[in-house]
Amino acid sequence: MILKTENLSHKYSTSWAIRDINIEIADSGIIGLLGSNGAGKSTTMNIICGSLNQTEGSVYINEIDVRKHPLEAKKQIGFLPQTAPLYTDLTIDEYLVYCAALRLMDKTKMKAAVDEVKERCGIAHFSSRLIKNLSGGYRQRVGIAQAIIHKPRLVVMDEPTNGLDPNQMIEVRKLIREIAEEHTVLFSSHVLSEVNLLCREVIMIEGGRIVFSDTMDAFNNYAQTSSVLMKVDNPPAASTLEAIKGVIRVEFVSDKQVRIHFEGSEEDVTNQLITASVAGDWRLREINPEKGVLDEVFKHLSSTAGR
Ligand SMILES: Nc1ncnc2c1ncn2[C@@H]1O[C@H](COP(=O)(O)OP(=O)(O)OP(=O)(O)O)[C@@H](O)[C@H]1O
Repeated sequence: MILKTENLSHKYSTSWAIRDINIEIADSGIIGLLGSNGAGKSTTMNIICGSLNQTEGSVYINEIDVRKHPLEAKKQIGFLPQTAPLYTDLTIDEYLVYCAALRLMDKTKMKAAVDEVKERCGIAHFSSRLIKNLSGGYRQRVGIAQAIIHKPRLVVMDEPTNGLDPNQMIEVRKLIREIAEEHTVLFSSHVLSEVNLLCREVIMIEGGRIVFSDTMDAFNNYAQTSSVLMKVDNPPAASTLEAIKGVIRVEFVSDKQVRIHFEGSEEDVTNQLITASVAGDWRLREINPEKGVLDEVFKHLSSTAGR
């Protein structure tokens, strides 16, 4: 397990920014942390990377507790925070040597590590340029370079494409894909289409809580359909429910609770379910449309997609 968080919660002064965040990342690839502004992405990432001490819960990087053994854990983490920690009066070379030293890298290995990372991030031709004279896209590349200089297993990037122009975004996304060939990447975004483009798995956070965590395919399926949650004392077979017009998928939440995903009008489906319940003696207790937080968030994210 590369990353595991257990009931991670954080309170700034009096209010909780995140509650009970449980994340497990077992293997490589790009995992997206998706959520609107203020959802709790930065707080979660800062805690995972040991930049912020959580109020409650634990973070393990490769089984190492970040709070208890920060030095050991941080060797396996590279972090690009929302604002890249750049020293703009240094040249790229000076800055990366400084970062390598911060990472307690062996002096004899520093030059090779700096050269390698410059090559990977496409910044070698600007080695002696001052960081303040670089464009936003190139600054972000330098930020990514410092995050991978010590070859961590997990690279965490907080909104890495935010504020870049469309061409720079494309370039930085390409770089993230390349980096994911060798490192596991956890990156955050408030743009659904970007997560869709880059990630195999998505963790969606809203109001400080995880509201969805699965593959991107599952997310797309879920987001496209509506659902009702039905409580019945004498549930019918799934096939009976699937035969109802508009019903796409049936999910037994417990032996007496069933979630029904449908297309089309909610009223039509609900009416058909009520009629069928009476005819089939399902003993219907409740039927509730699930205009849940996910639907709302999805609408919000869809409307900001591509921004
Ligand atoms: N230093 C702080 N002091 C008090 N409240 C904070 C602080 N940092 C964040 N918050 C609050 O915690 C909540 C989560 O913020 P966080 O920055 O983690 O969200 P985010 O998803 O990264 O959003 P954004 O994309 O806007 O940065 C928000 O309500 C925010 O206002």
